[in-house]
Amino acid sequence: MIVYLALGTNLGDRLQNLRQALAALPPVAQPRRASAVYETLPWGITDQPLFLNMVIEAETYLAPQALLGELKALERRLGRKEGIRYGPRLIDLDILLYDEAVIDLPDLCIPHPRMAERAFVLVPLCDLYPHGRHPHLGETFEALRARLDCSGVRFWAGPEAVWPFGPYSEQEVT
Ligand SMILES: Nc1ncnc2c1ncn2[C@@H]1O[C@H](COP(=O)(O)OP(=O)(O)OP(=O)(O)O)[C@@H](O)[C@H]1O
Ligand SMILES: Nc1nc2c(c(=O)[nH]1)N=C(CO)CN2
Repeated sequence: MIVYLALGTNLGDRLQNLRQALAALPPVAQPRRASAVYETLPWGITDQPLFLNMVIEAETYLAPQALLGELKALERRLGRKEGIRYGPRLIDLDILLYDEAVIDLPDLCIPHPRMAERAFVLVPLCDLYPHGRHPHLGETFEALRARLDCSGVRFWAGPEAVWPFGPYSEQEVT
């Protein structure tokens, strides 16, 4: 299954956190392509450090709930501590899209419930999947992004800055 995952970090060495998360992902989901890395103004709780955000496309053989469990375990292994909602974090790994699935469970909603209102998600997602459609809203991600104020999202580095698998290529998965 093809999934889109959102990565976010605003504590410690942020680029290194992204790199380590990508490097640790393969047993859970094999990264295929990555967006650029963006520095973004904090959403929700605004009085916290700036985030780095990116989105990756990956292939997984895990079912959605198993994938969520593995991503949460990976966050803990990378050193994430329990914190407040929308607060600062070493690494956040969210499932945006899982193939064409629509899931509405107490602990797992796909598409991610807040993705359409978050420029820090839609800007990187549009690097990879601008013509994809939001399963509930039916609009393309490009159209949804065009409605948001994206002034708090700025390009920080290309995907090769955090890609731990050798030379980055859009087409070739190493
Ligand atoms: N699509 C999803 N991806 C990741 N977590 C999800 C998803 N849908 C529901 N959740 C639930 O959200 C819970 C809280 O996740 P997390 O700590 O990342 O929240 P948050 O980052 O503060 O807020 P947000 O989810 O709005 O980014 C997770 O434990 C998980 O059960
Ligand atoms: N810019 C930005 N803001 C956030 C982020 C994030 O990844 N980027 N994650 C949050 C956790 O829910 C809360 N706010």
